[in-house]
Amino acid sequence: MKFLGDRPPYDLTYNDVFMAPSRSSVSSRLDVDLTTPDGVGTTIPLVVANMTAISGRRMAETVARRGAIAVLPQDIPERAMRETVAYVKSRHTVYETAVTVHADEPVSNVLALIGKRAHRTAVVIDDQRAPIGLVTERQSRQVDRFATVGEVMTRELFTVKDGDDLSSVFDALTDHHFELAPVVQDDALAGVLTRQGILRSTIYQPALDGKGQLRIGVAIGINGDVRSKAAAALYAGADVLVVDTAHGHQDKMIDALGVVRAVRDEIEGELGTRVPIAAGNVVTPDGARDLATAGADIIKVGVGPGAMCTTRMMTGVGRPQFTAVLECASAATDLGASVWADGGVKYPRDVALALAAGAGSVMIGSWFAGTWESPGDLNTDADGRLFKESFGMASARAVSGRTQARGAFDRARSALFEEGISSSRMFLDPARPGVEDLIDSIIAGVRSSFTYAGARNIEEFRERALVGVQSASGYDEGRPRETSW
Ligand SMILES: NC(=O)C1=CN([C@@H]2O[C@H](COP(=O)(O)OP(=O)(O)OC[C@H]3O[C@@H](n4cnc5c(N)ncnc54)[C@H](OP(=O)(O)O)[C@@H]3O)[C@@H](O)[C@H]2O)C=CC1
Ligand SMILES: Nc1nc2c(ncn2[C@@H]2O[C@H](COP(=O)(O)O)[C@@H](O)[C@H]2O)c(=O)[nH]1
Ligand SMILES: [K+]
Repeated sequence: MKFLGDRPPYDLTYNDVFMAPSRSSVSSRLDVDLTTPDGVGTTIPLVVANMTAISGRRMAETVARRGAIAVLPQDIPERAMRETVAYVKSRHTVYETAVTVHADEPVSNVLALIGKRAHRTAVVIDDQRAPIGLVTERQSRQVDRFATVGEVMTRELFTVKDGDDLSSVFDALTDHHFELAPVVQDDALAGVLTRQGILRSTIYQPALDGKGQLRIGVAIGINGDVRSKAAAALYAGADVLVVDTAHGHQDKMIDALGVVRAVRDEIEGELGTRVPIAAGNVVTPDGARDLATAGADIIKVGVGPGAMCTTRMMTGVGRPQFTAVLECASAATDLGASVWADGGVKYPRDVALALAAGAGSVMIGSWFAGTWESPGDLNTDADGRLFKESFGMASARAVSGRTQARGAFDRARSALFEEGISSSRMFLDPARPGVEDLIDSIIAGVRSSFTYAGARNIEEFRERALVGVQSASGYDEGRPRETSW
């Protein structure tokens, strides 16, 4: 990356910078390869943050199908972690998981489940899991909520067989004006195909492990029995281990990394794969170097930019994210490590700028909280807008959950040190209510950004990007105006 003009003597964040176009020989945005160079096996440079309100099994399978990876938070019990990893690994890599109900269930069950996935239609199955009908949210709302699914469902079904050609399925769905087709394998439901899903599977490559299963990451903290937590995650099938704490540049982190690296290396042969270790968070080259030297393959960068994060207001500590990524990436690269830019991403441009600064991938939390796939319950505000509740991992709410095993006094004392918001409303964007809609928009923006820079891949982009510094009005000029001024 080069600065257009002199690099200013102060630190910069995403809003402070812009990219100028360069002469390009990349003639199509589809010629851009967004495979990450960080060794995690993702085909687009996006990681879902290890936050309880954001990263669960539906989020993980959905993003992995499109080439990204989600990291499970360190707060969940070990058994839940194992079950979630196994569930994600059991999912089909092309067909989406259906919302299923039985004909004798009340429609209130449909209404409770339908908001959990993007396709807004439940498949009605019989006791052998064969699809016998479809039921939509609208059909369920038109009747008393104790009416049964069988009373309202559509019995006219267009099903496809496992292995059918996807473009023919797309054409058939279009001809019949159907949005969704159940896929049947050995007479049982194997998943669903939607027109949008089919299109997406021609644009994205799923993030697959050595066994051809969807990838998922697992976070472990630096407290407690780090060795056994790391071993449990590795044996469960985690594809990346994330050693994560607020202040990553501390002795306890360096010690934890030594332990995690040792256990990873010990069981590498048994697992038949070397699982990369990500560690953070830091914002200085010294921090990045210390973690890389202690065994991190990926350095997680960002103190204070997160939307749920109050660290900078509480402590004055942190660093504007663009400069933090730029400097840490340079230090990490010298030691053969990569960087994940973590936090503060609100627009596709921020992802592009993080990659220009040298990130191998970009971690997103709060932006993805307001989607069908985040784990929270769907709520409606007084104006009828859909939202989910989100909270920070250092909020009193998260700390109280994480420290349940401790005594009441200890828990209350820990909660005094909160550095995050305990409750926020993340609204679903009516135009992009699913995480895949957000991924589409991010990836479209980033691909376009690459062609403006004349870059075919992430390495070329970070070399060629031409970055300038702008004023607040320069940034404001770039915003679209939805009403006249
Ligand atoms: N990127 C960011 O800006 C931040 C991210 N987070 C996220 O919140 C989650 C929880 O992290 P965390 O609060 O570290 O909790 P952890 O449960 O990981 O505990 C952190 C450990 O570090 C010690 N510690 C020492 N100094 C600090 C400090 N300044 N801030 C916090 N802990 C410190 C704590 O001891 P003691 O409690 O006795 O001090 C404790 O033993 C993580 O997912 C983390 O990524 C949290 C804050 C900032
Ligand atoms: N200081 C805090 N940082 C937090 C907290 N919870 C999460 N985080 C960090 O934010 C990013 C995600 O950023 P976002 O802008 O995309 O939401 C996450 O990965 C953590 O590093 C918190 O309670 N306090
Ligand atoms: K913040």
